[in-house]
Amino acid sequence: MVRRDDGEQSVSLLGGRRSPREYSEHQRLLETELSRESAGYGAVKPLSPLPTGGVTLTWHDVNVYVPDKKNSSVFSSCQSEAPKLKRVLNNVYGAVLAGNLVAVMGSSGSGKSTLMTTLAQRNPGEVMVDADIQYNGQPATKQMRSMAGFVYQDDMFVGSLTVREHLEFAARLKMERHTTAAERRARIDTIMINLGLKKSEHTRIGVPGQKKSLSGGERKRLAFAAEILTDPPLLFCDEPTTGLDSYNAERIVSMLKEMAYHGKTILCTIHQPSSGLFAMFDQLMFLSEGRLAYMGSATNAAEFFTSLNLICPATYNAADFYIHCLAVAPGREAQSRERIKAICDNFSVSSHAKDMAVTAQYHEAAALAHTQARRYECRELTRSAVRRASWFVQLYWLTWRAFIDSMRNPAIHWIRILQKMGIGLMVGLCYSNLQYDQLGAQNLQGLMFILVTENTFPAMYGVLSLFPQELPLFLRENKSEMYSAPLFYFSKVMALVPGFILDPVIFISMMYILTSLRSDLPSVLMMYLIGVFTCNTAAACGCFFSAAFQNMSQAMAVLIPFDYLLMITGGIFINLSTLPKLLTWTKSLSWFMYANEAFSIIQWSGIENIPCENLSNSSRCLKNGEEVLNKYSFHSGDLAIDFNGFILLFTCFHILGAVALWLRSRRQ
Ligand SMILES: Nc1ncnc2c1ncn2[C@@H]1O[C@H](COP(=O)(O)OP(=O)(O)OP(=O)(O)O)[C@@H](O)[C@H]1O
Repeated sequence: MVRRDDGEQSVSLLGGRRSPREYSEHQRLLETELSRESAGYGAVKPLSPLPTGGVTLTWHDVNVYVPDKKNSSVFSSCQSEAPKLKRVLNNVYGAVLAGNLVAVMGSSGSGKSTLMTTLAQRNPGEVMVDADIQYNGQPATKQMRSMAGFVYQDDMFVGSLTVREHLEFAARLKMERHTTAAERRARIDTIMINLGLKKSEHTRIGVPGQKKSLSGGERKRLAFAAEILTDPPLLFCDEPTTGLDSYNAERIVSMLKEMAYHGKTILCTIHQPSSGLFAMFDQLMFLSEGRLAYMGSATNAAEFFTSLNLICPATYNAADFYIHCLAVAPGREAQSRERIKAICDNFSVSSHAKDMAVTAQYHEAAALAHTQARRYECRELTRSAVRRASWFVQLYWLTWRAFIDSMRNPAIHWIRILQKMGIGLMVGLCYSNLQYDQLGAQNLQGLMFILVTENTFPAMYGVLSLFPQELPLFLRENKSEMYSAPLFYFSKVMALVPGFILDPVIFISMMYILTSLRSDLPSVLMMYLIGVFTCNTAAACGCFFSAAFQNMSQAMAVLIPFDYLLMITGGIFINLSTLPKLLTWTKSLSWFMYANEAFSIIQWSGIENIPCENLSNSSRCLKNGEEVLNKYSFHSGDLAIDFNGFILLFTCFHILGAVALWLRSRRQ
């Protein structure tokens, strides 16, 4: 039975969950319906031929709740009281058969997008769903999600890619793994030609409001193109024609129509379609105030609304008229809501609703009936969608995209290089009188600490915006099953590595040019190596914080106190041997300590006979490099421990970062 929001019970429309049945079930359904007809439920329309493929999508009792931010107190999350919820879909039901193109319509806020994301199982984590959704009579599973394409209302791209590159990336990650390069190219070319994108294939997508390249309409068509690359059996399009001129809108709907003709199941939200566009849809679905107001053919819509005394004037666009009937008019809210309730209630008990239910059951039963063949087909459908590129190919293409994006923003790199050189010049000039003597010991340790901080802070804070900035695109692509969270994480990390090799090399080279650091080849190489390890460990820490926190300010709030711990245990502000016993473990977390010790070992080990002149008190004289190291509680034999410390911290931060991103993708 289907519940109505007023608590009444209306006739059963789509039934409850069903288990696989034999082919005879289909016969039984027909007989049941004939007996229902003779019992006065209404005429059963002739049924279409048995479906031979594609997806029949049915849904009933779809209830969706979202957090009601307006009526929730700001303290509710701190208190034990549950956050208030708002119901945005109310017992919605419906069915779409394979080979049908359905227009989902209704006034703004009626729940169209929410229904689409619910049916495609792509709701954000904060949305609560209670629904029975079935693909070919089987409860929809997460695995089946990859069978569906979804064109979102708002498009998201990596703006530095060209149209062709974007489609190549999408094709490589979405299409079946054994598709050849020639097949992929052919498919991309065909789609670009059909959607009028061929002339802009080498144009960069751009970022609206910053670097504009493609027009709004071209972006819409590109988003659509990327979704139909795989020719999915089920396609959801959220306003694919909004912002397009009538010619391009018609072109898109014609393509959808052709796809439906070849057996695809397509749902498409649409605002104010022209009469021509409206006539291209096989079925219409109207939502109002989160309830189903009508679903069926355009002819039946006219019949249904007329039966309620809502007659579309001859000169009026029918779609506009129906939406007008289902909208809440400002100033006349109560009457509007009464009218909407009457329409929804009447539809739920109408013969149109029953027809829809019976036809859907018939198709579902038929789908389940061909047990062997069907099971194989369903398995094949799911498998073909899931057997996309291997993880190695995914990582390769994600890294390729991250590199392209980085290379096409050269200004950022030049600024970074110039900044490094500027700071290097300033620091180098200050330490240009560096000597390996009593005063030089203090100076050199100061310089070592600057080397540590200069290789730490820009790297650590520079990556903090990395994941919050890219999260929306990542979540969308991740929900489309294009790649997993850890692969995305590691691709971003790999694209950062060259920069974090170049930075320390520039800075340390400046120090070698301007100061008199030990310049034998092994020492020079080791200094570069320690700089690179320091920089990459710091970046790993920043990446972890970036992946674990919602935004930069939250990440900074935790990272700044952590910084203090690192600095204090770095070996310059406190002699490490005097750390309270309870806190000695903290220095193992400090790559400041590992870096400072390693740099100091390279500079001081093997230095003998430091002159004691210039000292008033000869008892404070440091006679050799070993004594300098001992003064700071460093040990010349600990170089291997320092490198192991770097490697351990680098690995742990990145593993934790990948896990944090994975957890966020699951939550959101
Ligand atoms: N995640 C969410 N959090 C809070 N409210 C939400 C969320 N998702 C949807 N809603 C609310 O649910 C209602 C339906 O939204 P939905 O986007 O489905 O409407 P729509 O019919 O697609 O509107 P439009 O045509 O303007 O895109 C709106 O009132 C919207 O504010």
